[in-house]
Amino acid sequence: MDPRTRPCRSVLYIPGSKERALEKARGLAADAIIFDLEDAVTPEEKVNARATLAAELAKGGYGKRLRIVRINGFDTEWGRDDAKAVTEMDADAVLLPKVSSPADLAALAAITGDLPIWAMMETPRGMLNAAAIAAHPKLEGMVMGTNDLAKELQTRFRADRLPLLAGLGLCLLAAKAEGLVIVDGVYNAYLDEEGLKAECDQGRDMGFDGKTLIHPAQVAVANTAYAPSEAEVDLARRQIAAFEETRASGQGVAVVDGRIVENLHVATAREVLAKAEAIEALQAG
Ligand SMILES: CC(C)(COP(=O)(O)OP(=O)(O)OC[C@H]1O[C@@H](n2cnc3c(N)ncnc32)[C@H](O)[C@@H]1OP(=O)(O)O)[C@@H](O)C(=O)NCCC(=O)NCCSC(=O)C[C@H](O)C(=O)O
Ligand SMILES: [Mg+2]
Repeated sequence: MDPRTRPCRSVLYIPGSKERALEKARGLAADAIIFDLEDAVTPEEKVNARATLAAELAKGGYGKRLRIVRINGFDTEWGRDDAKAVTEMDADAVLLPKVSSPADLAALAAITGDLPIWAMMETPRGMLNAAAIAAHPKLEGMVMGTNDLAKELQTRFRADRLPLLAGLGLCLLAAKAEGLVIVDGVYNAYLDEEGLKAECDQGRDMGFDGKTLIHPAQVAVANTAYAPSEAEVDLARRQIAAFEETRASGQGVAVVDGRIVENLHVATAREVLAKAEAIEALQAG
């Protein structure tokens, strides 16, 4: 599916060790799931989590949602065995944490072969190497790790995320240049609906495809914020109709609601409609 219109509005992390959460996710309206073997799993549970997750994925029931497994880094004792284990799982992609250079992805691809790779972008070096990382041939998506990034940058929390904007922007540019999906970082205060909505709106305005989430209560907010609104769909339809009419009369520029509509605006309008249709198809199961 075209990464520019593929629904990735809500990407929910689920600890790979928690059977109850793994079961619950089958009934949640998240567009994609990150089955986590890294930060959400304690060292004591790491090895068993691999088997638990493999068994749950084998049972199926996750529908058309994208199933991504986040492994531990290769600087840990679990990373390589996780990568091998994922190749035997019923997963759509593998997610590598703390990617700092394309060499990290090459090391993973040497184990996972043709399995699509996603990269956690969460280190200062990763931000600086974002363009080279995005160009790796196996890479399909980027996930912002804003907690790790804030830790490494020694920033303080700000609702406007000013200290993180340079890194977010670099990764967005890199992902869009290579036609990748890119999803924003998590909002930690998982019961603060207003704060989450504000951060989703900011991410959507910047061009992110969706938001990573940590709790089921966050799914509906992200789904609404990252879906084309009724007004956007209506405007897109009117722009396309007006432009086609204008072209038929030999003109190159239409006007809708007092604003010009050229062929590039029509391309955006078509993406809006394609995304709305893709969301409908995903929801229909
Ligand atoms: C945050 C939580 C620890 C809260 O857990 P809990 O108190 O158990 O929540 P609730 O009682 O409100 O749960 C209600 C029901 O929902 C299920 N549940 C909870 N979380 C999830 C989930 N993520 N996916 C699916 N289902 C979930 C519970 O099982 C309850 O079900 P039921 O019993 O049937 O009613 C917890 O939500 C949690 O652990 N969340 C995930 C945390 C996580 O994944 N962290 C790692 C990813 S974030 C990250 O790594 C950041 C990144 O790398 C960076 O650097 O920024
Ligand atoms: Mg992280």
